[in-house]
Amino acid sequence: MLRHPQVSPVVLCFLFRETPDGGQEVLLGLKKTGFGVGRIVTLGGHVEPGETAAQAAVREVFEESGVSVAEEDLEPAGSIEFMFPARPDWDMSTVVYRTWNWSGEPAPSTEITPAWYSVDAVPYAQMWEDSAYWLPKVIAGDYFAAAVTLAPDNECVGSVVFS
Ligand SMILES: Nc1[nH]c(=O)nc2c1ncn2[C@H]1C[C@H](O)[C@@H](COP(=O)(O)OP(=O)(O)OP(=O)(O)O)O1
Repeated sequence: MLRHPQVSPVVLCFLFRETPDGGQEVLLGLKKTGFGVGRIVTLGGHVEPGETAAQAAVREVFEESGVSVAEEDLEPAGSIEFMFPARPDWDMSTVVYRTWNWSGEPAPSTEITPAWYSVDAVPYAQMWEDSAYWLPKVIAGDYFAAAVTLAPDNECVGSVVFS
């Protein structure tokens, strides 16, 4: 009998800050290794066995940027199912968090070079194409559930459905 492969649980965590002129910035980063290499991505990664999604977010943010976030400061922002019909083993089930409360100074890690971007100038052209569909909701403070199906090239958007 065919068995469905396990969908990987992952987390994405968006850190925000206010600039002196009252603007808002979001922390993203250039991915230097592994999945999504060469793209500007969100801090985050796989939930390890025995971890909660929130624990994984705290750990991934620290490992990738050196920034500390307390679990209680993580605001649930929603969920995204990333589906790669041409590579079902890449499918990921994502919990999304945002926070304005964190401490430390973002610093490069082996995996990511973090950088702040104005929420009015998110570098969508250098990100996963689907980001342009759902990231505005994270910035707007919405709670959302998205199902993202990638095109056969595993890069372009096939469809994005919000429920
Ligand atoms: N279509 C997509 N759009 C997007 O914006 N992010 C995506 C995406 N598909 C996957 N991701 C994100 C979710 C997750 O944070 C990340 C993959 O996890 P990782 O960065 O942890 O993978 P790696 O293989 O580099 O590292 P490890 O898990 O640490 O071994 O890619």
